[in-house]
This record gives sequence, structure tokens and C-alpha cells, in this order.
Amino acid sequence: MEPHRKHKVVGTTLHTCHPCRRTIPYRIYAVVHMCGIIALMYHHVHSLLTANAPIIVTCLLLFSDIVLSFMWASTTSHRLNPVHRTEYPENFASKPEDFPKLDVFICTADPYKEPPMMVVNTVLSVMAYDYPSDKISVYVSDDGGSSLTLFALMEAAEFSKHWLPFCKNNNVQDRSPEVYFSSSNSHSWTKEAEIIKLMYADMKGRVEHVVANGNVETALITCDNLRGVFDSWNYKFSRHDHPTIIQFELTRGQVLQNSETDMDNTEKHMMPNLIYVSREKRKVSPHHFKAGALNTLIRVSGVMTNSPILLTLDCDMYSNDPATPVRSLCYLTDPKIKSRLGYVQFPQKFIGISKNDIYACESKRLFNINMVGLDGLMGPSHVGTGCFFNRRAFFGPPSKLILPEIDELSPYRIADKSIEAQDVLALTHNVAGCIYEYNTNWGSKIGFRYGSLVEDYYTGFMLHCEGWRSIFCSPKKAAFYGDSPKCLTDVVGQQKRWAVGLLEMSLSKYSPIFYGLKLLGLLMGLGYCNSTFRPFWSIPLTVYGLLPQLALIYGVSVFPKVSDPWFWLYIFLFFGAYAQDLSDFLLEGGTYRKWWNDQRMLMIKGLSSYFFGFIEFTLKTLNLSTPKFNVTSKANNDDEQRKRYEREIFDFGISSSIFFPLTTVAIVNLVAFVCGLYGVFLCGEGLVLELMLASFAVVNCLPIYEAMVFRI
Ligand SMILES: O=c1ccn([C@@H]2O[C@H](COP(=O)(O)OP(=O)(O)O[C@H]3O[C@H](CO)[C@@H](O)[C@H](O)[C@H]3O)[C@@H](O)[C@H]2O)c(=O)[nH]1
Ligand SMILES: [Mn+2]
Repeated sequence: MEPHRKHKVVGTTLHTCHPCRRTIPYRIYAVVHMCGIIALMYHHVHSLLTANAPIIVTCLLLFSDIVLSFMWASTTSHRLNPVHRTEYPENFASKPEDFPKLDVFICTADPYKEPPMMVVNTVLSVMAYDYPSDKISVYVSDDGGSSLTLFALMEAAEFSKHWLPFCKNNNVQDRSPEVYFSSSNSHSWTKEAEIIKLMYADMKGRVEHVVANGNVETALITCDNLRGVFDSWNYKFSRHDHPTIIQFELTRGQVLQNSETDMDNTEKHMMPNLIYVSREKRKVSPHHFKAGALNTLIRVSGVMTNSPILLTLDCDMYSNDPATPVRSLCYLTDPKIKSRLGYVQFPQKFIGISKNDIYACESKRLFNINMVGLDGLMGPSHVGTGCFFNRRAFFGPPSKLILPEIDELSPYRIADKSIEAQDVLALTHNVAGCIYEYNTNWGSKIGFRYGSLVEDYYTGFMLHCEGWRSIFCSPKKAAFYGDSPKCLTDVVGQQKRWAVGLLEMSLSKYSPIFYGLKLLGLLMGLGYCNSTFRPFWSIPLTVYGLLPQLALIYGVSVFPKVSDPWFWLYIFLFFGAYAQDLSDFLLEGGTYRKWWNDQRMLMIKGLSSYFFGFIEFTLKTLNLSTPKFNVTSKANNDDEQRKRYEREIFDFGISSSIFFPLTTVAIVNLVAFVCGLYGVFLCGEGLVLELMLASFAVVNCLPIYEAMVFRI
């Protein structure tokens, strides 16, 4: 973070906003770089007309440079007005009874890729927020329809009665029990902590036993009334075809927590609601993956509690700071901005990243740098997790409320009935049914939007287009920590899914380049283009990764020679763009080595994920396949692999065709590099730019050669 003192400070005492220091130099540089790009375009057109190089070569280079310039322009839109914000939750003075109610949504989809203990820890960490407990309702959506997850939540509900008072009475900061009990200060644990630790270990043992067995044995269910709960999982039940299951009174008699009646074991605190929802699934009805799951939760929670504020979390994102909801209220309750404020987005931060982040798992540009840039315009994009929403934002533009099909779901309704009431329960089952959305606005005008595998990004974009604003809230102490894929195959797989989702968005009728620019204006529209058009990086990467290298091998030139003044333009544009990328990184708290790995990963993703993303998207458009939301595995059981990751050794995992273009480019560059060097020694002045490019690629590919050699 930069020092703020000298800068203009605007806002109320609940939050302040400071323009970043780099703004002015960045704006000046933008003008200079733009002149360079215009000159380059002139140069290309000139060579096209005078045709001193083969036309196809000039055209390919021109097209690549157009894509690169577009990427530069869209990145620059983030650089013209970056801001940092600070909030002062200590000034938030409402009485506990005046706090708004909060519904927390946690999504999970597969008990083997997303271990139920992980879900349990996330659930417990938010149940234990420093917030009036009776105002919190935690809804867990289980798209895996798994009895294992439900069993784990029943255990969590029981354990929470001890865990919540323990945290609050001792002001524990790590409210994910796994994190708390694995932290190193074990010697200072009190007797009470030791007892709770044993209870936790006990519960963990039971849950892991059930998961290893693959089914819930009746002997493990201690409470008689709970046994019937698992009857739904009969022979007809499969994860893609099953009825709705909603369980809400776990602790006494039936399932999960209920804040109206459940007291914790010290009888002082009220308990939050904990509700398990597995929406109905039928093979014939589309379920729209996570977007569909979240819309179901918006409706189920609408019927049960209808809190004005929603927090969405992926099951791996546990809370790292119990004060986070109050921090978000600094914005969400500010009368000056609240009527147009759609959401407050926190950054995605991850645990267990290797020292220099070899696979760029942090996605720093996406989750951090770009967010700071967009925050000074209309607000950050939505990144799917760690986001506090204004419920109203899901029901049409700020100026025009779109009423849902039934009154019970209206965002301003006060939910005053008990969640146990029969009619409430019946309605929740109805709204979680798979035909409920037919002929409604869900997924198009209200709720999370369907049509893209990056439902988060798409929905945020549509909200901005409707006139909603957003805020990026990035406190020093991370609000959430999550899990990020840590092996290369998983990373490129995740990125391929994103690429398909982004292409679905960029080539739809709501493409940021038309619809976005029209509704959001130049900078914000371009800002959205920066991410949506990211898969297009594969075009310049392929061209620049092969064409000049082939030229080197055949000894012909495609770039200007050193004696040509245009040579310096190439040097300037290349180093200018890279230097600015590096400076973005360093100014937002990155390191040189992380930046270096990040730029290498862009190359790798471009030649694998984005490349195949294009293919998958084309197949989808031709109706030849339907891309799926492949959930990223968060269970890492491979010790060898983990060790290699910690030692930062590149690991391609199981050999996969996804790496074919990448390895081809790596080999071509190595050959070209050798040929180029040979040329320089042989005839003095060689093809300097071509050789520089090949050497840059070779240096970048070193770990790839290493991995290739070790594999043989
Ligand atoms: O049919 C599905 C598929 C996924 N999920 C949940 O979606 C979340 C994200 O899935 P994950 O495999 O972790 O994907 P990531 O690529 O890591 O997620 C990023 O990208 C997604 C969009 O592709 C966003 O939804 C996420 O919030 C964002 O963190 C998880 O909690 C899943 O349980 C569902 O609920 N239903
Ligand atoms: Mn994830």
C-alpha cells in the first residue's frame, strides 16, 4: 500500500477513498505508449502496401498486434484511475438489534473433490462471525446431493454449540477450527481449548470415517429423530436425479441449527440458522451449475429469512476475520451510496501458495490489480466468492424493481414467520424444484444470470450495466482464504473452463465490446473487455511463438534490422509494456519473482487453456458438445506432488494433450535459438529482434524443458 496522507480523502467517517499515487505518471505514459502503437500500425500498413515481406506474414503480425494493442488499451483502462479504500468498522455504532439480517450462501458440489470437513470449517467460521448470531442464517447448497455432506453438517451443528461460545468468550480470531487447532501456539492452550480440540478431532474422525466408507451408517446417528433424514438416499437417488432435500433443524430432533429456538451450551448466545439445501435435480432439466444453485438459495432464503444482505462463498473460502460483515456494512449501510450499491467484493486470497507462486495461482492481476483499477470507475467485477450483495440488486435496476413471480420472494418483504411453519417449508420445496424457473425471469432478468460458465463475472457485468455500483474492499488482514489449484493440470483445466465461459460472454449479444461500451462508457466497457477477451491472447502468443522463430530457422527476417529506426520502436513497445506490467505488480504488493512466474503462466495458459477453450467453445457453438462445470479438486492427497510444488518444480502431472501446442512452441523456440546464435556468429549482424524473442521464450521455457527431460 502507498502512503495516503498527501492525497485527497473523500467519503464519510465509515470509509475513505484515496487515488493511487501512480495515477498521473501512468496517464502520461499511456499517451506516450499509444503514440508508439499508432506508429507501429502505420509501419505495418506501410509494409503491406510496399510489400517487401510476404503478405501473409505481415497480415499475421498485423492481426496479432491489433489484438495486443486492444489488450493494452483494455489494461490501460484500469490504470487511469486506481483507488485504494479504507474502512473504519470501529466507527460503526449500530446497536446489535439494529444490525441487518445476513444470509450466507455456501456452495459445494462434490464430497470427494470438496471434502465435507472443508465445508464444515467454512460453515463454522462464518457462523462464528462477530455479529448478532440470531441475525445470521447459513445456507449450504449441495449440488452433489450427498448424504456425507449432510452428515458433516449435522456434526458441525452439534460442535458449533461449543465452538461459538468458545470463540466469542476467548476472542479467538481464527474461527475455522482447523486453522485454529493447527496453529503453532499449542503450548498456551487452556484446559477449555484442549477439551474443544478433542471434540473437534472426534468430529473430524467421524466425518472422515463416513466419507471413507461412502455412506452414513445408522449407528453413527446419535439422535433417534435424525435417522429418518437419510431415508431420502434410497436406491432411486442419484446426484443427477433426486428430489429436493432441505434440512434446517439439525440439532434437536431434526436437522441443522435454528436461531429461534436453539441455545448454545452456555445458554447465553443465540445460535445462527444452519440450513442444508440440495435442490431437485432431473436429468431432463438444465440446472445451470453454480448460478442455478445460487438462484435456488436466493429463493429458499427469500422464503425463510429474506435478509437484505447476502454473502456468497465457495465452500473452500473460510472466514479469516470475524469482523468482516461489519466492515462490509460500512458501505452497505452508508445512506449516501447504498441505494445504488449492488455488492461489496473482497479479493480472493489463497492459502498454501508456494513462495514464488510458480503457477500464478494467486491470479493477482485478476483478483487484485484490476479490481483496484475498476474500483475507481464503476466498481470491481464480481469474482464468485467473498462478496456481500444487496439482495435488491438481484431484482432489476436500482430505479426499476422487477417483481418476482410470487410475493414471498419480493426483496423488501419482512420474513416474520417461523422457518419451521408448514407452509414455509412447503414453499421452500416448491421454489427449489427443478421446474420452478420455467417461464420466469430467473437467470435472465433476475438472480444470477445463465449462459456463461463464468456466471460470477457475467452477473457482475449485467448488474453494472443495469446501473448498480460495486466496491472493492481489501483490508490488510485478509477477510477470506480459499484453496487454489496447485498442480499444473488443474490450473490449466480451471483456466480452460474460464476461457470457455469468457468466450460465451464475449461472443454473446451482451458482449462488453458492444453492449458494455454502450452502457458503461469507454473505460469501464474496456475494463470488462480486458478479462472477457483474455482467451484471444492465444492468437498473438501462437503467432509470436512460432512465426519469428521459423524465420530464424530459415534465415529470413520478419522484423526490422538494427540499422532500421523501426527497430527501436519494437524495443520501446516491448520493454515499455513489460515494465509497466511489472510496476503494476510491485505497486500492489507483488515480488519480482512472482511477476516473472505470472508472465510465464500467461504464455502457458495462452498456448493450452485459451487455445483449447477456443476449440471447446467452437464445438459448443456447433452443437457438437456441451461444456461442463468441472469442479476444481480441493483435496490434495498426493504427497509427492505437494512436495514438488513446495520446491517449485514444474510438474506436468499425467501427460495430457492439452500441453501439445505448448511443448511444440517450446521446442521450436529452442531450435530457432540455436539457429539464430549460429547465424550471428556466422555473419555478424543477425536477426536481432527474432533472436531476442526466441531467447526470451527459451528462458521462459526452461522449466518446461526440465520437465520434458525428466519425464523421458
Ligand atoms: O454445478 C456446480 C458447480 C460448482 N459449484 C460450486 O461452485 C464453486 C466454485 O467451483 P470451483 O471448482 O472452486 O471453481 P473455481 O474455478 O475455483 O471458481 C472460480 O470461478 C467460478 C466460475 O467459473 C466461480 O463460480 C467461483 O466463485 C470462482 O472462485 C464451488 O464452491 C462449487 O461447489 C456448484 O455449486 N455447482
Ligand atoms: Mn475454487
